[in-house]
Amino acid sequence: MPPILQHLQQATKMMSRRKILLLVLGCGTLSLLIHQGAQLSWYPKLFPLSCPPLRGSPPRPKHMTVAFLKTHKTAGTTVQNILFRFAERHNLTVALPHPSCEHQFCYPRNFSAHFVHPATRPPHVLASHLRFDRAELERLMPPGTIYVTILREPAAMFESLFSYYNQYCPAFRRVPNASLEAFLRAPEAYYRAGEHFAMFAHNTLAYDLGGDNERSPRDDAAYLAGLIRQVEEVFSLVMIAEYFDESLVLLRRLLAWDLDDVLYAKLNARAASSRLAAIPAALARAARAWNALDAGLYDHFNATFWRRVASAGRACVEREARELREARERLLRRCFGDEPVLRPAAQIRTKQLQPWQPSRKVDIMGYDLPSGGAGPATEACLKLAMPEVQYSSYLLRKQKRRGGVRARPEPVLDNPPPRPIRALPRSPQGH
Ligand SMILES: Nc1ncnc2c1ncn2[C@@H]1O[C@H](COP(=O)(O)OS(=O)(=O)O)[C@@H](OP(=O)(O)O)[C@H]1O
Repeated sequence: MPPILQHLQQATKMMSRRKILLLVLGCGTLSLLIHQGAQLSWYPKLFPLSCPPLRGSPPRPKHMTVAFLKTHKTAGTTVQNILFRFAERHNLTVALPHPSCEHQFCYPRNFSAHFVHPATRPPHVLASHLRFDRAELERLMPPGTIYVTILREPAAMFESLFSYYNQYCPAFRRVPNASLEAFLRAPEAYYRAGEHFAMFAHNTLAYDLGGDNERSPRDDAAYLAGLIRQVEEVFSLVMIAEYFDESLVLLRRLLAWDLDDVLYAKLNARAASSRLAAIPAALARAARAWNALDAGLYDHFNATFWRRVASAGRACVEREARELREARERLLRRCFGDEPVLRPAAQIRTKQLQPWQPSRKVDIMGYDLPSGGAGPATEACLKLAMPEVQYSSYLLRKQKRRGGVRARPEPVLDNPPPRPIRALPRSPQGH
């Protein structure tokens, strides 16, 4: 064959190899786009291809068994509401407290599977306040359950605890003029270890996680390291309240849920008039020093959190968090009108949406529905903003009906727990 023809034949072969290669690449790209599009059905934009796919591709089914340790004053009610709504949409059973425990699993006692209402067993989801006890939770939850929790920066968390539990926690009640500054200047003057609700005044995170809140990492660094190890052994994700949206992105990736599954309304927020606008640096240092165990936990898990974000691809997590915020704003506008303002309970007409008020001095905000709405969309909006007390009671009634449990007096637990600090929601008139 003349050299010119040989050249031509080689060139044609090269062309077809390139075409085949391009075709293969094109098909791969298209299937990736279709796959991602299917995962995020409402998504206006697709992730750039540099974003790592959800762990464990090909796509996993949504994970249905989750235990969320609801720590105190850490945005836990908002996470709980996400989980309650997911459970309802997927017809899952939510573990709920026995009525003698009210809306918490007999906190501050160590969790026991006996605290769970029989009509809510065996559960898929658990998300109410409890003091962590690994063996008892493993006795209750099915194998394969994913454990998650959330932490908040300890100074901000302590300021919230001090305000919210001011009337309930004797250590706080003793402080003149309910002054956080006075308490933190000399906490030992007011605090008595072991008294009722003392755990709200000292290392509450450590206590909720099942640890000994009286230990000081200054005297015993090994104790903090051991507690961190125990938490890491059990919890697949420790979310961080300050980075709530990024936390939800990691959560939905861990559980293979859609981004729609983690849309939320911010619940249980204090009014601006009930909290410090900013915590002065000296006060924040004092709060961290007094709650040194919590500060150690937070610093460790905050660092771990950002390593998780980096390994998921920081740009992708930020992009997804932005999309979540935008979708959330659209949803809130659709549900609560053009200006979805958080309102004080006195301005909320829908009884099911009035948040519980801890005292006359603290306003907890909520949402209200525009009047005249009805139907499934309104129902979904109602659930989105439903406070913990009402949602827990509603779910218990619903699950009892589903299990065929008739309304009859509840059996009384032997050795009933101390009364949890829940009261009736303050009525708008009494406000
Ligand atoms: N999405 C989101 N992001 C950041 N922060 C949030 C969010 N949702 C709730 N919050 C704040 O969390 C505080 C309430 O926490 P909890 O719901 O865990 O409280 S409780 O223990 O169940 O009473 C409460 O904090 P304070 O307002 O400082 O008291 C809420 O404002």
